Amino acid sequence: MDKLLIRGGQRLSGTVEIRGAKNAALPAFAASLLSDKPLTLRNLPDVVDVKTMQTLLEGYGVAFTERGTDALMLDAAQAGPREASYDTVRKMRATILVLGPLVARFGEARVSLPGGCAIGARPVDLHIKALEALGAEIDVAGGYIEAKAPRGLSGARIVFPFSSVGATETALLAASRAKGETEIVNAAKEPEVLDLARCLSAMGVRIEGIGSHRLLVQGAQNLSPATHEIVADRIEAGTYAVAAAITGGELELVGARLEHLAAVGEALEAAGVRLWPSDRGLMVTRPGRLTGIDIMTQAYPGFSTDLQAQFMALMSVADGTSLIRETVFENRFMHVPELVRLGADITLKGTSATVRGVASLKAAPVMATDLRASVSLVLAGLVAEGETVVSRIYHLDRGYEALDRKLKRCGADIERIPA
Ligand SMILES: CC(=O)N[C@H]1[C@@H](OP(=O)(O)OP(=O)(O)OC[C@H]2O[C@@H](n3ccc(=O)[nH]c3=O)[C@H](O)[C@@H]2O)O[C@H](CO)[C@@H](O)[C@@H]1O
Ligand SMILES: C=C(OP(=O)(O)O)C(=O)O
Repeated sequence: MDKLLIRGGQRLSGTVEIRGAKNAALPAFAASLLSDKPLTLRNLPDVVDVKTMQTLLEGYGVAFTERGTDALMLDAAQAGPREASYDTVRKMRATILVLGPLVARFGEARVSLPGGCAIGARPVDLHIKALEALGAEIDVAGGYIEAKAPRGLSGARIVFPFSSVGATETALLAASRAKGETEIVNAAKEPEVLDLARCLSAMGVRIEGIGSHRLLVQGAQNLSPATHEIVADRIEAGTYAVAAAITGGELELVGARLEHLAAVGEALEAAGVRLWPSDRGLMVTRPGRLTGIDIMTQAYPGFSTDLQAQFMALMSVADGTSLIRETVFENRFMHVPELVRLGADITLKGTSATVRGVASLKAAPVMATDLRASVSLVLAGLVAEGETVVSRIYHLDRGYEALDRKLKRCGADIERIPA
C-alpha cells in the first residue's frame, strides 16, 4: 500500500485546479441507467470512486467511451438488471444509487447493501422508503436489497423525516422514470443534489424547486441524449483552502465557487482566513494568526461534515480553543487519535471534540482511516516539524485527484512512496 511522506514547514502558494465533485459524478453515473440514450459527463475527477462506479455500471451493461481527457459518454442502451458483484458494491456508499434507476427502468433490481467510509451506522431505510412510496416492493435479506415493480413505478408524495443526500438522490432518480408527478418533501439541497437535478433536467426530466427543500418531478419514459458538466468539488476546494490557511500561504483555487463553501467559508473567515472570488475561481490566504472558533456540522448550507476533519487539523494550530460538534455521522472522529499522535491537544466527549491549539505539531507515523480523516493528516503534516508518514492512503485516492502532485506544485515537500 502506498504511503505519503511529508516534510512540514513549507508555505504553499500558487494555483490548484479544482475538479468535478466525486459526490456529484457518482449519482450522474447512476442517472445514465435510466435511459437508452447516451449521457456525456464532463469535468469528471480522476479518482478511484469514479472508476469503481464505472466498473459497477459496466457490470450492468453500460458502455463507456472516452470524450477527451475528463469526459465520458455513458450508453446504457444495452443495460439490464444483473446482479452487481459484492466486491465492487462494498467499496463505497454511492453504489446504492443504482437501485432506483434499475427498478424504475427494468422493474427489478438486486443490489448488495453498500459499503463506504466507516463513519457511522449509515442505514439505508430512507432510500427504501422512497422507493416503496413510488410502488416498489422491497425485500432486504442476506445482505442484499431486492426491489420489484413489475408494472413500473408511479409518482407519489415522499416526505423525508430529515434531509439525506443519498435518499434524495434515490428519490429523484427513481421519480424521473416513474409514471406521473412525484413531490419530494424535505429534500436535501447540497450542491451535488442540485447537480443531479440539473443532469436529469438535461436528460429531459421536468423538475421544479431545484435548490429548495421541495422538489416536483414529472417522470418521463422517453429521455433524450444529454451532456452535463459536473459541478466543482466544494470539498476538494475546502480542503485546499485549509492547506493555504494552515501553512499561512496563498492559493488560487481554479474552478472553485465561494458560495458552495457556505458555512465553511464563514468559519474560515472567522478563524482569520481571507477568501474572495477571483476571475477563475477563489483566492485563499491567511495573513495573520489563526483563532480557534466553534463549529457544528450540519446539512448544507451548514458546515459540511466532509470538511470537519480538515478544519480540526487547522484548529489544532490556532490560538485558543475550538469546540467541534459532529451531528451528521456518529463515528466521524477517527482522525482524532492520529492528530494527537502529531502533537494536537484534542479531547473527545461523545459527539464533541475540544481542540486546544498548540504552538507546533511534531511529525509522526500516522494511519489514514477514511477519506476525509486521511486528508486531515496530510494537512497537519504540512506544518508538523519533521517527516510525517501517512500510511493506507488508498482512502485518499478514493476522492482526491493527484493530491500529492497538486500540493507539490504549490511548494509542499511531499512524496508518494509506492508499496
Ligand atoms: C457519496 C456521497 O455523496 N456521500 C456523501 C453523502 O453521504 P450520504 O448520502 O450517505 O449521507 P446522508 O445525507 O444520507 O446522511 C445524513 C444522515 O442521514 C442518515 N441516514 C441516511 C440515509 C438513510 O436511509 N437513513 C439514515 O438514517 C445517515 O446515517 C446520516 O446520519 O452525504 C453526506 C452528508 O453530507 C456526506 O458526508 C457524504 O460524503
Ligand atoms: C464519506 C464520503 O464518501 P462515502 O459517502 O462514499 O463514504 C465522502 O465523500 O467524504
